[in-house]
Amino acid sequence: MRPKLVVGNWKMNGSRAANASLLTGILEGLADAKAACAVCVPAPYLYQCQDLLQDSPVAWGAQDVSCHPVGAYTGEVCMSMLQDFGCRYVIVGHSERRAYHGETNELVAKKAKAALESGLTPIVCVGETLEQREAGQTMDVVNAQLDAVLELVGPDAVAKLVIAYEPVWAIGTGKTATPAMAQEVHAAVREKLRACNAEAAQTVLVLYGGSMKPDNAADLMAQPDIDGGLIGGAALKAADFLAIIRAAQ
Ligand SMILES: O=C(CO)COP(=O)(O)O
Repeated sequence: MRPKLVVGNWKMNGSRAANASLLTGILEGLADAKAACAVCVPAPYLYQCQDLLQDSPVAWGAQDVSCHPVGAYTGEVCMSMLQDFGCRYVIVGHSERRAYHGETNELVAKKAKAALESGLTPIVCVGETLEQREAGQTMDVVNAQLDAVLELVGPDAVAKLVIAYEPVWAIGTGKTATPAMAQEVHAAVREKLRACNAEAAQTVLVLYGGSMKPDNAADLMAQPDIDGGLIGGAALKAADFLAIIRAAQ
C-alpha cells in the first residue's frame, strides 16, 4: 500500500507573523498525526520554514522554480536556491502558473527535469478546465500534460515524481470532484505512468487537489488511486490542515 502525503500550497498568502502562528499550530497538533505532510510556501518564506520546521516531521518546498540553473534571469529563483533552504518539494505546472504566467507543457516538463536533477521531488500538477471537461477532453488534456513530462524525464525517473490531479474548476471554488470522478482520472493517470514504467507506477503518489477540506478529505483519500492531497485554502488554517492530515491516516 502506498503511504499518504498531504501538501499545503499556500499560494501567494502569508506574512512572517501569520506563518509563525500557522506553522506552530501545525507542529503542536501533529503529535498524533501519522501521514507525511509538507508545506509549499512563497519563496521569501523558505528560510522561515527551514528555521521552524527543520528536525520536525513537516517537510517544505516551493511553488515554482526556474528551469535555468543560474544567471541572468531577473526575478527567477533557481533549484540550487531551493536546495540552499532545505526544500524537499517543488510544485511545477500549477494551473495558476499555466493560466496566468503562460507556462506550457514543455516548460513544466523542463522544470520537473531540473528538479529531479537537483534531487528535489517535483509535484507535477495536471488537470482540465470546466470547458475541457464539458467537451469530454479531460483525459486528452491530462495525458498531454503528462506526456510532456514523461518524455523529457524518461522511464527511470518516474518513481521520483509526485503527480497532483487538480481539476481547474474545483480550485478555490468549493466545487470538489466527487470521489468517483477523481478516482477515474487518478486511475487513468496511473495507467499512463504504468505504460512508461510499470513498476514505478505502483509507488508513485498521485495527489488530489481542488477544494479538499476536512469534511471531504477522508472520502477522497479512501479511493484506491488517491494518495493524498494538495491543499490550498484549507492549508492556511492549522486546524483544517491537521484534520486533513488525520483523514489521510
Ligand atoms: O490549487 C490548489 C492546491 O494547489 C487547491 O486549492 P483549494 O484547496 O483552495 O481549492
